[in-house]
Amino acid sequence: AVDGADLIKVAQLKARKKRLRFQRSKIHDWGLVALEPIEAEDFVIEYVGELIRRRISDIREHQYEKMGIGSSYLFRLDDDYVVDATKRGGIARFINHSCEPNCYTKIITVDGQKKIFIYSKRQIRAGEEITYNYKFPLEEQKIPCNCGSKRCRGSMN
Ligand SMILES: Nc1ncnc2c1ncn2[C@@H]1O[C@H](CN(CC[C@H](N)C(=O)O)CC2CN(Cc3cccs3)C2)[C@@H](O)[C@H]1O
Repeated sequence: AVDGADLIKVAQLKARKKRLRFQRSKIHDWGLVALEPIEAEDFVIEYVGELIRRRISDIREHQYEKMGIGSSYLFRLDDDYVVDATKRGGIARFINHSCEPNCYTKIITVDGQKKIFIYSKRQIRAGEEITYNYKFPLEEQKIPCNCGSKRCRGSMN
């Protein structure tokens, strides 16, 4: 359970919002870039969107594909829930995948509500693109990865 102290901590985390901007990315279309240096293990941003059940998200994923939105802004929380940032979401939805990311995601339950927080793994320089590992499940149909890192796996799934 989360007590008052944790809530204050979350509030403090939020208060220290990082200056970030979405702009054209070398990895894919739009990405999220740090406008200021970020220390290691620092809170960067929350992946905000609509909390929906897995079944609804599967239906929406097909709809988005049909509408040509391409891959969707769906972030899988666990087996039952997904956060959909397509219609109502924060700029974290622009974060691209990297095989050697500078951030990682943590799922934290606050007030019984699961939230997706993104933390830095290492010091991030101003101007660097924010990335995390999408941890897509392995699939037959490969999506080529364009992260450009030395140990890139070549595909995202
Ligand atoms: N390392 C990588 N290598 C290659 N492709 C990547 C990488 N990392 C993210 N990707 C693409 O990005 C999507 C994840 N996207 C992150 C932001 C994206 N860059 C954007 O501009 O919206 C969100 C989805 C929602 N879709 C809307 C679209 C916009 C333009 C074409 S489809 C993109 C993924 O599903 C991929 O297709």
